[in-house]
Amino acid sequence: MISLIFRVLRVADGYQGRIRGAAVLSFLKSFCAKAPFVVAFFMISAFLDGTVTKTTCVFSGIALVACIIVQSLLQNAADRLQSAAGFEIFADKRKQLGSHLRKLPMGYFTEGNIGKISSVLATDMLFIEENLMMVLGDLMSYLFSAVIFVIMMFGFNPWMGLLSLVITLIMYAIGEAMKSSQLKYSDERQAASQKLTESVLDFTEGIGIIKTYNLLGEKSKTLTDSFVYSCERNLEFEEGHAPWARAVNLTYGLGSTAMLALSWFLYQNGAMNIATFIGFLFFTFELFGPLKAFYGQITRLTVMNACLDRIEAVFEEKELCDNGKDILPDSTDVPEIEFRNVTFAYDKRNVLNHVSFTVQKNTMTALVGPSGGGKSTIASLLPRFWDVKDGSILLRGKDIRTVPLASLMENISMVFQRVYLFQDTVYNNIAMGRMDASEEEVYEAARKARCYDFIMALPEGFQTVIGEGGASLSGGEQQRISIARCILKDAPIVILDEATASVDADNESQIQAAISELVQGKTLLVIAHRLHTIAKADQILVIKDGKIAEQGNHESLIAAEGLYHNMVLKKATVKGFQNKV
Ligand SMILES: Nc1ncnc2c1ncn2[C@@H]1O[C@H](COP(=O)(O)OP(=O)(O)OP(=O)(O)O)[C@@H](O)[C@H]1O
Repeated sequence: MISLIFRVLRVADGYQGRIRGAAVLSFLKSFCAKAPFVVAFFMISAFLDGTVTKTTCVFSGIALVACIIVQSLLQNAADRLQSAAGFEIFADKRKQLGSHLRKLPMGYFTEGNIGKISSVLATDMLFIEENLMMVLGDLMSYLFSAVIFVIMMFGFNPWMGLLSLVITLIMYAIGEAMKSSQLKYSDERQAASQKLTESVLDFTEGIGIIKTYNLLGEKSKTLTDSFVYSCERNLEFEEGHAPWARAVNLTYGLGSTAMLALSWFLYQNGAMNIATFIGFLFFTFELFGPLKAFYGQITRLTVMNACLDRIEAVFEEKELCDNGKDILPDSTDVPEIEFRNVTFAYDKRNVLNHVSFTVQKNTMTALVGPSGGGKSTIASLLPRFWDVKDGSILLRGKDIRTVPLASLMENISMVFQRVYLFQDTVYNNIAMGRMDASEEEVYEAARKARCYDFIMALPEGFQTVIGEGGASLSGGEQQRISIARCILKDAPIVILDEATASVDADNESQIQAAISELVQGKTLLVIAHRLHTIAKADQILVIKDGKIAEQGNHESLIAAEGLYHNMVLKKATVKGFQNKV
């Protein structure tokens, strides 16, 4: 239990001073909160001894009022120290997480981790943020109160002190058992919450496909199952807590009774005077109250612990090393891009094996081959979505791991089949290609990408705010805006994943025209599906089973009558060939 408190305390690393200050104030406040009992005890003693005077009463009254005032001042000061600290701590944590996420390999975000990240940001962090300071403040106050009471009991009578210590230790043991059981349930509860977030994201993002394929019933069931699962874990969590809470309550009740019985016994045997006995009656039911309340907080503390596990798991994800200092030369005699004996695995299974090839500046290299061969993987290694397992990738003679990531990304533009536009104006969606671009440059990029006319036809032209993910535009329009962004960026290397989905003829020719503008004078690496793109490539790499099966230009590969020749002739293996050949 104490270790959990320390773990939660460590979260507040930069705010330790405040927390310590709040702890000291909580201690003093707890002390003041108990002071009226002591005053009452002395008053009763004086009354029974017949030594009560007017002065005693006045001083006792003043002492009581002073205790209440000081207690409320201390409470106020502690609250001021604590309040907002939870929010400030988590504002910092969110910033740290944001900066950490930025440094993770891009590939991390394609592995179904989006649900995990959303759940950590929206559920786990929020829970700790809202509970951290309150729970810590309460726990410290309860703990101090319990310690003060036990010490007071020793002050009354050693036997009373001993019994209160034994009961406190019994409650501590039950609390520890409760903690272990709750930890298990809280892990499952938070995992269920993550699963629920993933299901909701999956459902909302895929709603178009779900409706198209009439999967509403099936997917709704998956979603409902996640709700039910989460609800069951929550109930299990609450039910798991109940027996232990009853055990704490029982110990509290029996312990108080035992203390009462002992004090009566001591009084009867003359080991305790009447004043102490009556004074003690004031304490009896307050004695273990703070401990009971302390263990009442275990539920929240264990959930916080599970939340911390999950937050830390994201923080532990290995960042992409970005300490390279090499400066990329503008031009060299060496090839623009070189894959040198590259081996890569997503997990254990190698997806690329000893792949070597070079790409000359301002040429087009087409990656073709059967599905799952490794084309996209090759393309994603160049912008360091992942790092190679073995071998190296060179850009103008420099290993890309030795070049600052920002400078690498300045050199590469990517056009994917799946486009993402931000919920922002059309203008800003294009301008983010190069933030210092002038208005005219943004318009020019839009013209080149064949989107100027349709943008001007929008209700507010370039200032029209488009829906999340570009929802209010057609697929072809979204694609062209993303190409305009790349044209504005004007990076010397373009990675293009050629569309396989069929768009209408007009859109297709517009996209092709936009791409032709984009790739002019660029080094182009294209995952190609169209024969006319492939045929005009300077170099074709046929990728199969993670290796380069064939390499050459269209004519030489056709003449070789190998895999490429068969692919073209049989029109079967490369996606989209059927329609194009
Ligand atoms: N993020 C990932 N995690 C694990 N395995 C992956 C991941 N992405 C791809 N793979 C696996 O790596 C292999 C190569 O995939 P890749 O997408 O590079 O092939 P491809 O030739 O581009 O296929 P396609 O033409 O169908 O897009 C496949 O076996 C695929 O299942």
